[in-house]
Amino acid sequence: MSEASVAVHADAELLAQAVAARLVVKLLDAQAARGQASVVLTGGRIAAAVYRAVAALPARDAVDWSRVDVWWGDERFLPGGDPDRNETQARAALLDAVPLDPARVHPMPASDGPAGPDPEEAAARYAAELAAAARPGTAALPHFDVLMLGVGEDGHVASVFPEHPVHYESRPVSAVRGSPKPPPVRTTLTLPAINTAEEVWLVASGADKARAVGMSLAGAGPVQLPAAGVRGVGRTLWLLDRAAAADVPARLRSLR
Ligand SMILES: O=C(O)[C@H](O)[C@@H](O)[C@H](O)[C@H](O)COP(=O)(O)O
Repeated sequence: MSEASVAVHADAELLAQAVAARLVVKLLDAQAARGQASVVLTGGRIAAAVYRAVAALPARDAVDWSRVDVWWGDERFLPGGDPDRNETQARAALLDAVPLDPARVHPMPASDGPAGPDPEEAAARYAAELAAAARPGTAALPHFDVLMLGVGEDGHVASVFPEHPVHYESRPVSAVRGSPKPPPVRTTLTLPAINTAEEVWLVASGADKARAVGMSLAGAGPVQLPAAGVRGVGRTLWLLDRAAAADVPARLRSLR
């Protein structure tokens, strides 16, 4: 597992632009190496700003979007097309603007979808979809080149919240009930599943994230602060604006 590294940008706008540029390069590099690329998306305001910035980058056309697999790290368990679904937000900000292969776009099930209104069934279906994309004879998950996460003020990532029973779920995808952030019912990759990604990028902006970011990087426990339990296989990268980086331990502030 990788040590965390930190990159700090002046403000939220520059952060979004820089993450967008990194993402385009990451997808290009993965396609050069493997012939395809896979990305795991997240929800939230800074993620939406990153997606809009990718859509606005001329270099996005260098990516062969028909060979990009798109997965989600978590989803709000709401009807298809609901504006609060992470899927709806990602489609509006980026996915509708690039020539993806619809068969390679893998949203988590909606509450009115074929999995029905049961989030446990939705989680099981998503786990099966992931397993179907895994390389034969390997783990239950496909290769993820890059997995992006927002970070909550309470240190949650995806829909893994502090002290929530989801921490004790051994399957890769879990239903979440009683989320402290609305809506209360969600589906999420668990931390062990998140940590199979080659690179994990934690993206956070704003002073209200400083405490959670600082404590995560200072070695807090993952049950209390889920972001502290995130480690990419090859790289764990915290991408922050200055306000979110205010409490980052000095020894980690090498990249700016
Ligand atoms: O489903 C969700 O609610 C999001 O996936 C959530 O985990 C988000 O990423 C963080 O709360 C950060 O969101 P902001 O960037 O809006 O602060």
